[in-house]
Amino acid sequence: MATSPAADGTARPRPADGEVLLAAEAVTKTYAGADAELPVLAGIDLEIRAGEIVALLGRSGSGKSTLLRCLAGLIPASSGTVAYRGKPLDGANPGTAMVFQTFALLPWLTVQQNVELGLEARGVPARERAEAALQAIDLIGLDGFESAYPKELSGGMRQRVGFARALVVEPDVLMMDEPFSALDVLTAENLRGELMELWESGQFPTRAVVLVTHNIEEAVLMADRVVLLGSRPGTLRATFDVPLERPRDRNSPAFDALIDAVYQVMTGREKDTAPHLPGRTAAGPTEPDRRTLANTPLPRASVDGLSGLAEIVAQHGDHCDLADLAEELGLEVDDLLPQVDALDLLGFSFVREGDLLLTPRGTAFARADVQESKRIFADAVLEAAPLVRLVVTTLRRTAGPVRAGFFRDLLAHHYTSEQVTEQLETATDWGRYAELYAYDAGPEEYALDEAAAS
Ligand SMILES: Nc1ncnc2c1ncn2[C@@H]1O[C@H](COP(=O)(O)OP(=O)(O)OP(=O)(O)O)[C@@H](O)[C@H]1O
Repeated sequence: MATSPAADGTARPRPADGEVLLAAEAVTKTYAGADAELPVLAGIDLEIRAGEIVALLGRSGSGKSTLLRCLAGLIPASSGTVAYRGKPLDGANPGTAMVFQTFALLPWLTVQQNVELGLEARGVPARERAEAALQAIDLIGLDGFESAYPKELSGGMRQRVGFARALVVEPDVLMMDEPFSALDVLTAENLRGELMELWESGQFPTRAVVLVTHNIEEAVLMADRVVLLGSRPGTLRATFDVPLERPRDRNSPAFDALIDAVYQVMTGREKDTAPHLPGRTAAGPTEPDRRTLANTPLPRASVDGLSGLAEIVAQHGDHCDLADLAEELGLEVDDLLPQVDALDLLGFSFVREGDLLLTPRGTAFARADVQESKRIFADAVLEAAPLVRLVVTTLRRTAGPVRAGFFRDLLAHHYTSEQVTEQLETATDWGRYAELYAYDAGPEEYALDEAAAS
């Protein structure tokens, strides 16, 4: 396997100077939803250049993996084109290799055989295959494990096999789909560090990397460019250049500022409310003002979760830095996103420069006794959560209970089956706490809460 540092032995070409390896133009992708074709990607224009690591960042379901698979030619775009070195793809992209979250190793093959697989598929003769695999195994720190089977390996070592298998074909662009998220924190950190050292040393046998992640810190730690996808459908929302020297210091003010800037846009609920922030170079479309069932999915946050966050922020004097708070709670910064989204949707808080600030209504909610907090919550969900409002209005117009299937069918026009279930679970939790309606899981029926009926 060739390990080719740049000509002067040190610097890689600056991203902006690099040759365009991959280009997506006006790419859209739709999938069959529960009851309709659902747009997952809309009008994506993206170039991947030699010398750069690009992170595709976005919430769960924003279409990151779908975009990666379109770029790799594993699935076709519904419209638009993906080109590799100027040539539109017609099937798998010959210039890419993929590392998967779940390692995707064949359990009956040894490490050596797993690594050789990609070369075998490309018709490389056995001797060359074996030599190249040994080099890749050595490069990625798997020396001595050649004859081990995947079940004998730890998660970190298995993922090293995943990397070796992708790198052995020396792809122009290495594609990584959440490669560290199945690993424990320390293993992930170690592997990230080693990969970045290899990349910096010029020994990495690829010219560019595309990394899918939902982890803001991971994106800022590794990438030269962070591309933020908005949801429903996935569009390019913002791009952040990361001009920080490597190895990057997570505790530096510049690193913090970038995390805050990304967090700010990511928590902006698809509307562009962010002021101009360092590193931010572009912003995408805005959200319509009117909230509907289709454009306002409920965040996956329980009342307990969002109330807990509001109370913690109230204890910090009604505002706190989200990255610091996540660290204090032993969480990744994006673990708090659903709760932050929920508080924002309900008008209880907003994000400014990485700080979560309670609104007067949010402060009142956090400090109220249970009955008062239920009243405040009920007013807020009726104003802001279209699905909860729909359940209440339907129940008010109907004499008796209403089957969950009725709402399920309505939601199926806009969401996948899995999302429909999640939406109803959140609406049930929120509406019950607000004492707007009751839900009987036996017959799967909603009924007006007596207080709401009067
Ligand atoms: N093969 C498929 N058929 C139908 N719907 C799909 C398919 N693959 C993905 N989806 C839907 O498309 C949307 C985007 O999925 P995708 O996996 O690309 O998002 P993501 O941003 O990578 O999410 P995550 O971080 O949760 O993996 C989701 O709503 C998902 O349910």
